[in-house]
Amino acid sequence: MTGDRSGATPGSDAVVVAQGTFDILHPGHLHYLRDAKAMGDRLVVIVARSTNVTHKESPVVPGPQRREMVAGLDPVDEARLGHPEDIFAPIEELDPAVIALGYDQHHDAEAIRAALADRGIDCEVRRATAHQPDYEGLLSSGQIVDRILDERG
Ligand SMILES: Cc1cc2nc3c(=O)[nH]c(=O)nc-3n(C[C@H](O)[C@H](O)[C@H](O)COP(=O)(O)O)c2cc1C
Ligand SMILES: Nc1ncnc2c1ncn2[C@@H]1O[C@H](COP(=O)(O)OP(=O)(O)OP(=O)(O)O)[C@@H](O)[C@H]1O
Repeated sequence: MTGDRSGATPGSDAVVVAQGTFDILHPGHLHYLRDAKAMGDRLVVIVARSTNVTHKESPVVPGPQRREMVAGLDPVDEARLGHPEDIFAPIEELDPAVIALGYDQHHDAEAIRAALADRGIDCEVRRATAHQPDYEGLLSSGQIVDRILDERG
């Protein structure tokens, strides 16, 4: 991992947590998860419960299926469905060294740091980079759905 972590046990694997909806997978997701994995040793992905995706259209693909696909990606050591109510419950259990936010995730890093401090969780909050391929891609689940509706609807 790149940063120091005061609470980490010497020699222990530094856990990184990534999170998101991952409705229809695309290379942007892969880039994010590779970026997150490079921030530590072991990558655990929390896949959002459909009921908690309130800031945009609800996912098309059921949560257990989204989780299974994310679990199969090469940087991912473990993928689990998130907690239905308390997004910090899995964080308390996993005790990660780093939470990697996606480049465009609506969550405010400072607010997350404050919530972690309230709960006494010692964890760095970092932001991953955007994927910028050298081709014109469809790097958003929402854009893929829109394209399907436009061209096949
Ligand atoms: C640190 C952190 C932990 C989260 N844990 C959960 C969780 O346990 N359950 C859940 O349904 N969503 C959880 N989420 C929220 C979802 O991942 C959130 O809806 C996510 O940002 C999905 O939106 P996106 O795909 O647009 O990024 C968490 C988010 C963060 C930042
Ligand atoms: N093009 C991309 N480059 C880097 N990271 C990405 C890209 N697209 C999505 N991600 C990251 O993947 C995670 C999961 O994102 P999410 O499932 O919301 O993808 P999305 O395709 O952007 O969805 P939507 O189009 O519905 O908003 C988030 O942390 C997000 O920042």
